[in-house]
Amino acid sequence: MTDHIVAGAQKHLTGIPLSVISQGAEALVFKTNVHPYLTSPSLANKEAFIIKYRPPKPYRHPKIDASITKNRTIGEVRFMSKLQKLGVNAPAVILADLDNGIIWMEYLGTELPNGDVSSFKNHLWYLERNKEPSFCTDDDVKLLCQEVGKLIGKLHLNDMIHGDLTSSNILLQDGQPLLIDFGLSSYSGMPEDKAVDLYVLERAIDSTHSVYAKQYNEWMLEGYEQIHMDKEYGKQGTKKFVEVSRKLDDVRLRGRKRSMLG
Ligand SMILES: Nc1ncnc2c1ncn2[C@@H]1O[C@H](COP(=O)(O)OP(=O)(O)OP(=O)(O)O)[C@@H](O)[C@H]1O
Repeated sequence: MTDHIVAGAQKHLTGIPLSVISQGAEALVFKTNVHPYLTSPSLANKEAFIIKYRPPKPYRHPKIDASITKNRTIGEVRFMSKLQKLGVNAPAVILADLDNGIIWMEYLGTELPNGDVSSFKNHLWYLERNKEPSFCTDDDVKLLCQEVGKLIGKLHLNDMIHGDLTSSNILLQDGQPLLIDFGLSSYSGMPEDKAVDLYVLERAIDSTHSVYAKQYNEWMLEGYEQIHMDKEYGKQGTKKFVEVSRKLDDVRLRGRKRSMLG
């Protein structure tokens, strides 16, 4: 199945070496060492690049499928370009082939000492499994969680919703968090949508880092609050934070009721 999809991608990317790094429901993600038009790009990583490819879905009508693929690719590229403009940490888009569902982007993140990708999840797992418990709750982790909260806060202060916030969709580069995977992103000023975004991450942290989840989540919310209180955002920032945190309480309550009902 994957071979057939890789061949489909390779048809549009003749001569470009592709190695699959992930296959999701929506897209295949490749790593390549080729930039589409520059020999020495001014990017943090000049040797590796990501190509995200949305293959045709054989179960959809071809015309509808082509239109969905194009619209989703445009949506993701626009979202990423806006983040770039706003200075919210995320990979830069290098090139997009909208009709063929291809986004060529900057490769970010590094390798952890155990060889895993430096996602927020892997980083915390690495500490949890290889270090003394005190490492997992020290000031470095606190600051990192707060930075993650600030990053999400910056996104929300610009009325941008990630839509799939997990600790795997946050990568670490030079100690700083950055966001990836904008396939489900949207724009909304509604506190409810922002609260749901936060709740999804909170639940992801609960399920992947159960021992320290409460602490990580508290620190992330602290960072989220701190950025809203920044004088750059004035009274609006404070107001927005209060609205989102009220909604987050409602969303948590709904979530608890739902899980009690099964
Ligand atoms: N710009 C990037 N730099 C480095 N690694 C990346 C980048 N983009 C994606 N990846 C890697 O590829 C994986 C999948 O990427 P992404 O989440 O965007 O694809 P997806 O198909 O939407 O995945 P899923 O369906 O699992 O959510 C990421 O978890 C990450 O490891």
